[in-house]
Amino acid sequence: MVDEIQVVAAGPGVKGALQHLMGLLIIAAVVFLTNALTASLGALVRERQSFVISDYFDRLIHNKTTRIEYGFFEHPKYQNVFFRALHEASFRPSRIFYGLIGFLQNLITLMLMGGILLMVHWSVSIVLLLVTLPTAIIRIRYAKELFRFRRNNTDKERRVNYYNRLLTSREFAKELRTFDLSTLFRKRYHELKNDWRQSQYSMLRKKTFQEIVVQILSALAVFSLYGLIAYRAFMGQISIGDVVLYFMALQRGYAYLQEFLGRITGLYEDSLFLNNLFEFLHLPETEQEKRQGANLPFPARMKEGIKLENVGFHYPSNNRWILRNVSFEIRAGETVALVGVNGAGKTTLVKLLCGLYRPTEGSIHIDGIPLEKISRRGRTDNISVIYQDFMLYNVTARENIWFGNIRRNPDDQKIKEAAQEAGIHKIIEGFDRGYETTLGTLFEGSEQLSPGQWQRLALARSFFNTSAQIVILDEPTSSLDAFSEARLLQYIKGITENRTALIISHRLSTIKMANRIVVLDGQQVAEEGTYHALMKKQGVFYSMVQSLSRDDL
Ligand SMILES: Nc1ncnc2c1ncn2[C@@H]1O[C@H](COP(=O)(O)OP(=O)(O)OP(=O)(O)O)[C@@H](O)[C@H]1O
Repeated sequence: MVDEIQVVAAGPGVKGALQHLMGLLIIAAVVFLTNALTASLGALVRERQSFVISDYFDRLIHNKTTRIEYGFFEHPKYQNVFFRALHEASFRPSRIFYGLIGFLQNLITLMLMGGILLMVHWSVSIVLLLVTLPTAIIRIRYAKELFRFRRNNTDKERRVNYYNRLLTSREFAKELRTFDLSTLFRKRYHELKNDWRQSQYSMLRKKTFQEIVVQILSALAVFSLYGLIAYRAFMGQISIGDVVLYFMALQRGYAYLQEFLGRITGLYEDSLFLNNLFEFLHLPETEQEKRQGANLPFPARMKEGIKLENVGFHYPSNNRWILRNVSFEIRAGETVALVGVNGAGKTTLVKLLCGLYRPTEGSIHIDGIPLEKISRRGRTDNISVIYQDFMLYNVTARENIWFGNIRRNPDDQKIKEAAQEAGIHKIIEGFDRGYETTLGTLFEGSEQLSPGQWQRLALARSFFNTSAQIVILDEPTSSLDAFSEARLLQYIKGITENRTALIISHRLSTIKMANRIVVLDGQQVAEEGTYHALMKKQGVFYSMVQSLSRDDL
């Protein structure tokens, strides 16, 4: 173009040169304008789409987390899958979206630029490709290596995160101070992090070194070309305008091509890491049970009860049998107490009864129907459970109880009745905002309860689910004082009268309330019978009772 300007400036009437100059000016203006427009439009779309993308992936993840089998949450391998998926979902999808917009912008610019470069000389494009491709190859190899490394070291990465949580979360803050653990945890956090980082850093160092070598070679190639162009100009083979054109084409072309290949390698890396998200999204869902036949209704009025036959179970994370050949019945309308030493498998049995896990061998039937054939809705409506590690929801007191059966009205009078029966009504009424008080310590204006009060609230939640035919209470009175327990036992007796109940407890007063006691020992049912029969038998249960001077087994 410089040559054309020179010619035009040299005198009027040089019409051809002027036209050529105008043509070039128009091309330059189109390049400039296209670039500017795509950039601004891209930013606008980007902003709007970022909400859509994040909402979409939030929905996918929430759908999945609520549908996958419960066992995944207790298996380290799947926690790795979950961790990787959550990490990637937080930014990869939007980055791919933005990357694609950038890619299109670059592609348009590059096509126009390519046209100009070809007008200059085809060899320029070849040279540019030769000097930029090796860097792209190095980056792709690095992305693959990083992907493999992150996958193989997710457990380490989670451990680093775990120590970070120990140092920063409210739930650990009390013990951290009481046992003065902060220095130890900080040390472990830094050691683990440094170890993990070191490996990542050495990969990055290798990649950087390779890039430097390639960049030096590329610079040598580009500057040799500059030298050649300068030489040809010096020899008079090309004009000054050609020199400027070549220089500019090389310089701009190099920058654009590098950016373009950077986009491609970025997109490659993002799509590679997005596999982690898809791996999670492809985990089997509990809903699939439905298609496999888990669609029978729960018996409208249970007649026979629950029957366990030769139930054996080991957690999917290892092959250690927790239960083996466990057989017993809980007849309809009966209250059975399940007892056993710590680790005997009582809570595990509850998880099986709730359908959170399936027995590894043997079967559980309800009125002759295999438990796994009963629909999820049927199970949740008819089996009310208070787990040993029940949840403390940081929502209002009313909602905390209502969660026991959200198909009922949240303003139901039964909420207060359930609270009264569980002995928590007066405490709730004592708060300024009564049942509308948010509980816990997370949000402003909340009221915190004591562990025993939380337990009563959890019981109220279970009592609210009055339509449930089966009540399972895992250590329902463990945090209660003797006075509260005595009162509560009366009520539990009342609610279990017309229902089928399984109560797990280490407290003799609670156990005595049951019609029958089943003793778990050595993975099996060691004995079963009424309290008096078992005491008379002087077996395992008798020894457990005898070894105690207090109420607790
Ligand atoms: N998610 C899990 N993965 C692997 N093993 C587990 C898991 N949960 C429990 N266990 C193991 O199963 C065994 C039985 O545990 P469980 O919680 O059923 O005992 P428990 O009888 O309820 O004990 P406690 O009286 O202390 O409540 C224990 O040895 C425990 O280590």
